[in-house]
Amino acid sequence: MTARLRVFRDAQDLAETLADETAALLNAAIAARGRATMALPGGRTPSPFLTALGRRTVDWGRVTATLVDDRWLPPDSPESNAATLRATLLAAAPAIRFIPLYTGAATPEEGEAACTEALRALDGPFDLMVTGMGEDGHVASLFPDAPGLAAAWEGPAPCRAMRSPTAPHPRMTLTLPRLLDSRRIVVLITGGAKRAVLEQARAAGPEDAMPVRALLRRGGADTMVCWAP
Ligand SMILES: O=C(O)[C@H](O)[C@@H](O)[C@H](O)[C@H](O)COP(=O)(O)O
Repeated sequence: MTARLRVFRDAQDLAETLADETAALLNAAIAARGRATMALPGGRTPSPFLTALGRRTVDWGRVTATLVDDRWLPPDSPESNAATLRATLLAAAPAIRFIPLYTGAATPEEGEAACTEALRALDGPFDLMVTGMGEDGHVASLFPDAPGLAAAWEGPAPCRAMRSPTAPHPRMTLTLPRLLDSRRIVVLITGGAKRAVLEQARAAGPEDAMPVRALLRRGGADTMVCWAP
């Protein structure tokens, strides 16, 4: 595992520290390149981090953000990851240019072309990519049991529709190459169960059986797992 593991006192310590570090990273990217880009996680774990980040001082009008994945639901659905982002970070920093993955098409398969086009606003490496992890080792919507996993394992498309028999809702996910094309990669997890999954993922085994392995093994030098009890 090239990725480093960082252990925090509790979920709030993780959220606040990661928010401080992310604000510094975004400000440095803006100073160096005039803009900053990031891909943010869905699920429940990231909300404290997203809320804390919204309290930091960043020239948000120079930041473009998207999600690493989203359920294929209208943005006002409470189970939409875009809805969570709008209720946390975007509520505090509305100047961020947000690129949603949901396009309004009836299915994610029908939305792939429009989503790919929308993601051109984020061409080039993300300055930051943060993902959660499921207890099956999935990241974004790269589910080990998804029939379409192989199609999302290779590019060049930046996004792919994804359906899993065990995950709620059809989804759109960033593909593995798009997730890996990031200056900093953070896997954000909490709790004992996910720590045990991480230890399993750090062991030998095929990447597609636990997709987090691909980030741990192929992420760049600035790849980390941030964990709190
Ligand atoms: O839309 C989702 O839920 C994401 O696809 C998923 O990858 C999530 O990040 C992990 O399953 C962790 O979810 P929790 O943070 O809610 O445990």
